Amino acid sequence: MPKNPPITQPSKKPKIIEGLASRGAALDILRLLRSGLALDEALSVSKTFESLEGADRGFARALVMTVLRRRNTLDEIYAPFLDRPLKPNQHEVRTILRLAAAQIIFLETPPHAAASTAVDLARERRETAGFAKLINALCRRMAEADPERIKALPPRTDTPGWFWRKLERSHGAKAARTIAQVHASEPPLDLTFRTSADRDEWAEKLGAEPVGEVSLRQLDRGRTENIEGYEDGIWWVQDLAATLPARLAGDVAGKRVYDLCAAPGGKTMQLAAAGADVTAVDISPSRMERLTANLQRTNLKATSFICDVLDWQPEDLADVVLLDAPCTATGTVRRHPDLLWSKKEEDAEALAVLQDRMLDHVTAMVAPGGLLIFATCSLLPEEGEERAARFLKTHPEFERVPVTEEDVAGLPVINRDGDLRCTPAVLADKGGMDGFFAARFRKKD
Ligand SMILES: C[S@@+](CC[C@H](N)C(=O)[O-])C[C@H]1O[C@@H](n2cnc3c(N)ncnc32)[C@H](O)[C@@H]1O
Repeated sequence: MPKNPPITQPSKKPKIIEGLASRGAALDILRLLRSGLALDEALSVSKTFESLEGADRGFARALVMTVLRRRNTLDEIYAPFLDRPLKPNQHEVRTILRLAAAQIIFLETPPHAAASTAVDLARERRETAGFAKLINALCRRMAEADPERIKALPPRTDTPGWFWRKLERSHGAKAARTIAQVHASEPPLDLTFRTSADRDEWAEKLGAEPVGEVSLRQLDRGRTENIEGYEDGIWWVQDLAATLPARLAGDVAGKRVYDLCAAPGGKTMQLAAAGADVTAVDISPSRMERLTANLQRTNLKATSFICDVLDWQPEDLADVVLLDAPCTATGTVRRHPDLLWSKKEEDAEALAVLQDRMLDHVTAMVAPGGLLIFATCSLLPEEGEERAARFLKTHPEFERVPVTEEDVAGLPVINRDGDLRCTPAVLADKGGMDGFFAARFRKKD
């Protein structure tokens, strides 16, 4: 092997010291995820991440997201250069190598900066200090790796086997490949407006692209709070797919609507903006705080209860009950790539039991002739298609009301049964959309 000059830089320039803070924060967040926290929780409790500002903060976040989205690909980058595989418990060394590979291959960081900060991170920690030399050597090899070899890896590389098989079986091989490709990139930001007229007026102002009936798609994100119209509550952040279940309620002006599992309130705001008399129920006090803040900011009204849906017994019957049930959230992997590695196949089975119980419980709340909308942000049929089929079998007092093209602004998101089925493969060339399932049932008179 030809001798290469070392690519670490001996001098500690301020830029690299600053850079070390963002890499240290990324390492900290990835450790918190390993301890069982969800991504949003880890980002909010990490003190090292909190202490970062501006570009450093953005870089730390980009590092974490790249490691989560491209985990197996990153392992493929350095693993061939190891004499023997790392031991399963060598988590910190593995994470430092993944961070370095993410920078060298995907984030266009100069290899010497990726290598020197990886070595410094390793030296700072007792459990990794002895690996500093190895890390340095591997970074040098990675910088010389053939990018074509990485490009040739199949799209399913970064999808866990069980999830890949589910995607292929339920959405087809082509869609599964597209979903995996969409999961690998940063998604756009979607903003929801009260009406399509508002949306059209703001499209030009924000230089954003209209999608669906009332949404704008922003590619250049920055901080959400800095986007014009935020303070005035003109719009709220909501993925295009997440806007569709509430639209299945039709014209809700003056109608009584129960929004169950409502927090942080995306659908509550849509329903309230459409003139419904909304009652929002959710079990989580902290998420309900966010719902209240969202309603205040947008100057919209709803009655709210912090309560387990399974214990909630309202006196009045509703014209519409929307149940946005707890689920694996596998439809939101674009924004929460930690779910790829934290969710397990068996999680859906336990959640399906809860979804059935919730569906059974809320049937009593629907007025004769009223609608029940069941939704989950899942890509798994156990939490969608199969729940709808079971519901219709066990509740002959309800009938399916098929979703129409008009309900979904012409988007190709209606399945063979007439239910809503969104996947990230829809609008893939524009960043896709979240995975969502929704079925609409009417209680017979
Ligand atoms: C998919 S999220 C809801 C998103 C929300 N509908 C929106 O559009 O912003 C599911 C929600 O279910 C709530 N939840 C979970 N179990 C619950 C239960 N037993 N009773 C009430 N809410 C529950 C969670 O706190 C979470 O906020």
